[in-house]
Amino acid sequence: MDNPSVTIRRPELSFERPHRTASEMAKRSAKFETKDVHFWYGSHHTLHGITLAIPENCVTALIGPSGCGKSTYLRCLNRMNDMIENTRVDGEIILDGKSIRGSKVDVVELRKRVGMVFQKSNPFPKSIFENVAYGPRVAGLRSRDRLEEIVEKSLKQSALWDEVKDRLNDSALALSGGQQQRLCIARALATDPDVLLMDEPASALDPTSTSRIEDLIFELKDTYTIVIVTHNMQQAARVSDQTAFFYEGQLIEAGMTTDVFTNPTKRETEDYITGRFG
Ligand SMILES: Nc1ncnc2c1ncn2[C@@H]1O[C@H](COP(=O)(O)OP(=O)(O)OP(=O)(O)O)[C@@H](O)[C@H]1O
Repeated sequence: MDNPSVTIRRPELSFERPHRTASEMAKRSAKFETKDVHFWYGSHHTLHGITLAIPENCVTALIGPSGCGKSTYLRCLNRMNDMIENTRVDGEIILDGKSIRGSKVDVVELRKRVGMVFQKSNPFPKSIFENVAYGPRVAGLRSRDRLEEIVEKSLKQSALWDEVKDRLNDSALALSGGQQQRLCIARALATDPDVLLMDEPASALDPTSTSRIEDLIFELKDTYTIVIVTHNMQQAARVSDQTAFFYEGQLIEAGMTTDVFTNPTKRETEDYITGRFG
């Protein structure tokens, strides 16, 4: 990994949006705990014993080179990998003290509690209103008044309300890329989750839209526990309180973002965050 010709530059921690302090972090209980989690796609052993606690009302960033298993791990947290054939998971995945594995767990309910936002915004070809109302409707909510309340609240939480309040019946597909991504966040919030999983939510967006998403993440963490996969080291340093560095399916190091970026304990982490590889 040593390559003297590479410029070594450590991402600067930005305190524009303050990180949680060590004592604040210590007070938070673990929303998720994974213990010795392994994952296989067919015979491909992709995750090798991931043990990690994800503190409540904090942002945890998963970083690491392409293919190291970040998205696979993220999808373990709401069992989205169940939808992929010929896969197997082993180990403990605990949400609020209870295992989410096992055939008795209601996976639909789990995914309501643990919402997900993807890299590419994926609004339905429906109106803005119907996109946000979709989850509560599927869950059986019929009251128009209640649906309107939920749509307004979710769009306000995702900082989109002011831009769309006069055109809720317009197609969601007419929104800009950044607006579509905030709409997808509103859609995830409409089912009243506890946790928001975000898989590279800003990687397809321009810098202004990215900054809005980062502001939003900062605001939402007081209400939700957020886990974000990002390739962007600066973004991880800016938005997260805890950082977990994955490499070749292993969790190399996890800790407070301020520590991981300024004083990593493992050589691989130091090499990755300073751009020596990845
Ligand atoms: N549906 C799938 N079927 C088979 N193998 C898969 C599948 N999804 C991912 N993999 C493999 O699992 C490994 C981990 O992939 P994963 O997407 O979790 O990594 P990642 O760190 O999120 O990568 P990236 O940053 O490029 O998105 C890779 O080798 C990948 O090719």
